[in-house]
Parts: sequence; structure tokens; C-alpha cells
Amino acid sequence: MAAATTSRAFLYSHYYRSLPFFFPPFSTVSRLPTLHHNNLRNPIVLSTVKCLQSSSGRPNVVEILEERGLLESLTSEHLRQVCSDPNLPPLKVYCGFDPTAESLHLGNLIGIVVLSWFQRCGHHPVALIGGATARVGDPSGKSLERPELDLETLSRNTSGVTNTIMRILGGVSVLNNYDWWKEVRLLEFLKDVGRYARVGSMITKESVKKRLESEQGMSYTEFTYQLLQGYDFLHLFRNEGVNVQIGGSDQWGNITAGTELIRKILRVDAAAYGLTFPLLLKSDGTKFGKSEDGAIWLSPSLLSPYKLYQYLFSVPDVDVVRFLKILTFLDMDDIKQLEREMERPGYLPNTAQRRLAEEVTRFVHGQDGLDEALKATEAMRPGADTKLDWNTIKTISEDVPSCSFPYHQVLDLSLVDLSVSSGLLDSKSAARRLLKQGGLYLNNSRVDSENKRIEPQDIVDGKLLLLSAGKKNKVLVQISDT
Ligand SMILES: Nc1ncnc2c1ncn2[C@@H]1O[C@H](COP(=O)(O)OP(=O)(O)OP(=O)(O)O)[C@@H](O)[C@H]1O
Ligand SMILES: N[C@@H](Cc1ccc(O)cc1)C(=O)O
Repeated sequence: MAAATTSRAFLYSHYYRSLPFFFPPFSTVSRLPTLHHNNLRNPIVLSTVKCLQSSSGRPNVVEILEERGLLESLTSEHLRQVCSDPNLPPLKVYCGFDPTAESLHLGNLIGIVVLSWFQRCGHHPVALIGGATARVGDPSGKSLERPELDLETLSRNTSGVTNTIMRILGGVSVLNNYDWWKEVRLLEFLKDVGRYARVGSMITKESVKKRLESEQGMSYTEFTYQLLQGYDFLHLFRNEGVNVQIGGSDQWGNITAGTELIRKILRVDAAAYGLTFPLLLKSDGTKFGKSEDGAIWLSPSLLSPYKLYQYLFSVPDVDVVRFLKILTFLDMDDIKQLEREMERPGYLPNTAQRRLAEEVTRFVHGQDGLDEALKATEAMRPGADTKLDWNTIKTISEDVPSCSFPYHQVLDLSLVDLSVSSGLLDSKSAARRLLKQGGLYLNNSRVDSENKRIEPQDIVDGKLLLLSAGKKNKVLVQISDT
């Protein structure tokens, strides 16, 4: 019985797609949005989904998400069967991101991880960039109206967010909702969509209720946000065959606005599904977001792979297992094994954090990004003997105190003198003592001779030298122009 219903649901979705003139909501909706495809960069590791496999061979993605703590709510329990039914085509799943900043952040990564799980289980991921919706501003979870974005910022943000998603999620289709919203006419929207949206239900949505109670209230513009997102789902369902929308738990109201419009306007039941995941919270209960201080950005120009790695490496023990389940694709058995090891005497501290940092940095920045992060981490390790290159020094430069001198003052200066003038050590005698003990390093190489003078080849790329005293203290000497 269930299978019969779901097959019908899929037929509906395909049927409506094949009828371009059914319910033409706007006379001018004719152009298809731009589709960007990307080659698979992150290999799809099906071995990680070996359990929870249905007889069809397509693993049950809903159960996988649930087991990992990535499932908050479903609009219909039916999705559990639909997602692994061998008689049905794969699902097309979308997650939307408003380009309200130049980069996505660690909280947004959950949406990408969930899309990736769908993909790993044989479904098609679609990322929607909210070029139109970002101009309106999602009131969900916001106590104040969002500031308006100028077009230049919006375009910069759109490129940043698109690049990040395509870099991380190979094989994803990327759409921008401005491509259809720019054609929409108000009167037709009111006639064809607004008519089906009930104000009674719109004002009960969490995002609206909270704001209506606040002092600032809510503008009509923001009030319509849920309808815009709702219409996106309808548009994608009809034109792209997208039948699932995912989002953080704060998106529930917007997602159900979409499933309701599909049900009422297209008169189909159980054909479009919504799935939400819990928001990623720090152990103090605050949300990872862009408004929080020190957002954990995914764009390497805002946060280097090294810094992302370091952040994850220092996640507290209480959070690390939860983060491994949510943010990585490691087998659950391996995660449970790590969890048990953490309890045992002799556990090497930060083993779980190291695994988390490696997995997430590789997922976000690729193997090259992880290699860069590991190299910089090694270079910063107390007493490390890594030969430094310009890239590595640049990566760590923000984390090390620095000073600057003109080239001619540094060249041929004795290392002992430079150690003092750079502020690394207090006196020449302290520098000589350390040198004798084997604790003075130039570009991570131990220096033995008291007579060592700076030579051109010591100045990395003609720009920098790294001095280290013992295991912890480092100073970066930068070469200034004058
Ligand atoms: N901490 C988080 N955990 C999981 N999902 C998140 C998190 N933060 C945002 N998201 C999801 O990312 C998408 C975009 O969120 P949105 O831009 O509203 O949040 P944000 O980037 O945290 O913004 P702000 O910091 O301005 O509130 C939404 O689907 C939202 O549910
Ligand atoms: N509302 C989502 C973004 C989004 C935009 C349009 C959609 O169709 C779906 C999701 C957010 O706050 O980021």
C-alpha cells in the first residue's frame, strides 16, 4: 500500500514536470536557471554506509542521519521508505543558502554534510543560492531585521558561497533563485501563489511569532520570506524534479510553507518532503553562526585550513564524539571505538580531536589543504625540526609575534644580535647560553655556531625569517621595504 502511494507521488512529480503549461504561475517564467556542475572531488565512500543498507542496495539515508544525530524532524515519516525503495528513482534534494556573507561557516557545513550523505546514498544534491531571498532577509532565528545588502556585496557573497559549495561537494548542481524570481510579477504572484497561503498559518510560524512579540515588530517584506522559500520549493519540484528540501531546525516553517504550497497548488500529497537537522551548538549552548564572534569560516581566504584544523583540534572532549558523528563520514563503529578508547587509561590526549580535525579539514579544503594545515601544525610544534618554506610561514604568521626590519639591517647581522633586536630574547648573553644548549633555531633549523650571521638564503623568499627560542617562543622577522 505504502509503495503504491509513493510510486504515485513520484509519478506526480514527474507528471507535473512534463507539463510546462500546467499552472503557469507567471507569464514570463520560461527561462531555466543556470546549472553549474562540478566534478567529484571528494570521493563518495560507500564503505562508510555499509550498514543500514536496504535490500535495494540503496542505503537508508534517513536512518543514517538519525543514527548520527543529524535528524530533527521530517514532514512525513514516509520519506524513510521512499529514500531506499528500489522501485523508485533517486531523490533530488535541495538545501538553500542565502549569500548574506562572503563565506559559509561551520554551522552551514551541516547542510553540506547532509546533502553529501544523500549523495553517498545514491541521490542527487542541489544547492540553492538565495540571490533573491538574501535581498529580503530570512527572519528565522533573528530578533532584528537584517540589514539590506547592496548589489556589489551580494554579488561578491554569491561567488564566495558558490565557490565554497562547489569546492566541497563535487557533483552538486548549483542554482540561484534570482534566476526565476527576477521574472516574477507581483500581481501574478498574488493571484497564483498568495491566494493559497493562509495568513492564519503564516503568523503561527516561529520566525513570525517571535518577531511580532518583539519591540521592533516585523516588516511586510520579511513576513513574505516564508512564501518566497515556499515558492522556491514549488518551482524546483515542478521544473527540476526536486522532491526533498533540507535545512537546519530554524528552517522548519519555511520548508513546510513549501510542502503546503505544493500540496495545495499542485494538489499532490506525499510527493514533496522536508527534513530538518539540529543546529550545531557549542558546549555552552550557543549556535555556530556568522554573527557570533570569531565565526569558523569555510573559505580559505577568511580562515586558513591550518586555523580550521587548529580550531577542531582544540574542541573539548565533551563535544568531540558528537562532532565526529555530525561533521565526518567516519564509520559509526570507528567513532564508538574512539569513544571507548577515550575512557581508557593510556589514551593519548586529543587522538579523537586529531581525527576530527583531519577529516573535516580534508572534506572542506581537500587533501592539499589538509597537507598545508599539517605542515603548519608541525612547524609550530614545540621543538619541531621542519624546514620552513614561504607558504608555511605565511600560514602561521598571524599566530606568531612579529617585527620588521629593512633588508640591509638584517643581512650579515649576527643571529645573537637579531635574537635580541627582534625581542625574542632579553640579552646577548641569554642568546649565547641558549645557543650553547642547542635551543636557538633559525627557520626551524637548530643553529650551533655563535658566529652565525644572516645570509641571503636564510631570508625565506626575500621576505621572512622565523626565530625560535627553545620549544615555545617564536618571532617572525619580516623584511620591510625601506
Ligand atoms: N549552527 C548551525 N547548525 C546547523 N545549521 C545551521 C547553523 N547555522 C546556520 N545553519 C543553517 O544554515 C542555513 C543558513 O543559515 P543563516 O544564514 O540563517 O544562519 P547564519 O549563517 O548562522 O546567520 P546568522 O549568524 O546571521 O544568524 C540555514 O539552513 C540554517 O539552518
Ligand atoms: N532561508 C535559508 C536559505 C534558503 C533560501 C531559499 C530557499 O529556497 C531555501 C533556503 C537561510 O536562511 O539561509
